[in-house]
Amino acid sequence: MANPNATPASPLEEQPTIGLIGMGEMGKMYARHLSAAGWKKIHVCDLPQKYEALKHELAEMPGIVVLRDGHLVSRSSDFIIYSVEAEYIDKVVKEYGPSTKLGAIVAGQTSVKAPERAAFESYLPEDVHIVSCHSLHGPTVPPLGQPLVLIHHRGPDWALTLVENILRPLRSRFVYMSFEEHDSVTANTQAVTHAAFLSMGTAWRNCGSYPWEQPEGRYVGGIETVKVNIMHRIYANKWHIYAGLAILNPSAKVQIEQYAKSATELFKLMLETKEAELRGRVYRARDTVFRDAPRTRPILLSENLLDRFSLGTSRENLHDVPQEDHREQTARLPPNANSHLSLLAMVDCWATLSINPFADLEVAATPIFRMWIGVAEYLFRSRERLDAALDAALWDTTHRSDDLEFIVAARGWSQCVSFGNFDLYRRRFEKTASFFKPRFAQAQTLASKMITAILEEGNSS
Ligand SMILES: NC(=O)C1=CN([C@@H]2O[C@H](COP(=O)(O)OP(=O)(O)OC[C@H]3O[C@@H](n4cnc5c(N)ncnc54)[C@H](OP(=O)(O)O)[C@@H]3O)[C@@H](O)[C@H]2O)C=CC1
Ligand SMILES: O=C(O)C(=O)Cc1ccc(O)cc1
Repeated sequence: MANPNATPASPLEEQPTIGLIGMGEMGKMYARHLSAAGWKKIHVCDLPQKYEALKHELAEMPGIVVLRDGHLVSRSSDFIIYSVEAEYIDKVVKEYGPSTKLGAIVAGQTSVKAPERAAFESYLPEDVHIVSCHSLHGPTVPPLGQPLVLIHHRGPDWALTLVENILRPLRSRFVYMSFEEHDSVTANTQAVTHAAFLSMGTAWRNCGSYPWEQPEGRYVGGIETVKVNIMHRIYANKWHIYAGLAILNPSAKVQIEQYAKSATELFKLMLETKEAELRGRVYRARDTVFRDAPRTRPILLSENLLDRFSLGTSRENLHDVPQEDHREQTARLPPNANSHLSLLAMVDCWATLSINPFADLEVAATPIFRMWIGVAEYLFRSRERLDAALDAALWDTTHRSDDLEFIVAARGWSQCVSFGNFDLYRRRFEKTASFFKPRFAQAQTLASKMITAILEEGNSS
């Protein structure tokens, strides 16, 4: 464990007082880890109406002092982290920022930094330093080894050193970048990835059934397991996290729009059975994204590993009766064939926008993004698997209605983000989430185990 008193070069002679404004999932996660690390003065608050309940809830946590509001936390703390909804960061910093202690350091945990930066620059006094942060994982993932972005925006070097020392007990991997770099990377890694999973969920909901539970059975093992489990994990979370990082990040709209466009264009080629055009486009995208990618050990080692985490039972896929003129092509389809349109579109989108997902993976990947590249890699690095997906896309009508729903969903999410409408986003999100709610508990457990297994296998390489 790091020595919490090791704060060299900082002007503080005793332990710094750490302030946490916003005691939701992330605020509490930080409180738990910083308290366990031995920090003795942690001042926290949520909204004033939650004061009594929070005091009761955290009574046993060593070092924690619950205060009534952000003014009291700001006035008394040397390092303050705002962990509130991105949508409210302006309002909250406007209210409490002017109370910040002279010479203190301020950070935000928000997943999108453009509004956070604007709020800090507008409302924090000049004599306050800004060293922001962002843990690139959810509150249930252990922070050990996960990327933790640090943004040294304003203030002396000792301010960054102090923040590093305070946060070192999380044992995350510090990644240094500017506010702008942060938003560009997270648009690539998070926003468009979430758009893909949100679209899958909406599509399945609009099909009106859980695909892995239908009596006639679709295959839901292998990489389909990742899609289903991660989709559940996202919809079991709070909508505002995804809405904020998509709607408020200026780079995110472009990626999400291109994703929907890629999916639509590929789907049209499928419908028109324009085989040469579809194959050419997908192979070109594969070459652009994967040709120069590092040939390290693949993220997903085997589909068999994934089958252990499946919500459904693997079954032989039932193809539609082949259409007369496509009898020959459908005959060569393997069992469990799937067009994997969501993945074809992802790689097409990366290629079109010249995004190198492996560069982002190196710097600042979230567990979900790592998994998403893992499935894309699994499909695209095998000619056999990619051709099977393309054959299914062109000749197998079994999945076509699902693919149609997927297109409608992807365009809907893209439009919602481009309109910047939080309320519409919430309604879309909650409508889909309510459909999957009965399966959340089981799926969450499976998803956590799956993520742990995949990350551990990756680390053991
Ligand atoms: N959850 C995740 O996976 C991650 C989230 N983040 C980011 O961290 C931030 C917090 O997320 P998370 O903890 O999950 O969200 P939560 O909704 O769980 O927590 C936010 C908390 O801040 C409270 N709050 C709102 N306004 C104030 C205020 N004026 N004073 C004090 N507290 C206030 C909220 O109250 P109320 O609910 O009543 O509004 C809520 O309790 C977000 O910006 C998110 O994008 C970053 C990394 C991962
Ligand atoms: O891994 C993901 O993309 C998640 O969904 C969890 C998450 C959500 C918000 C963040 O700012 C960081 C991580």
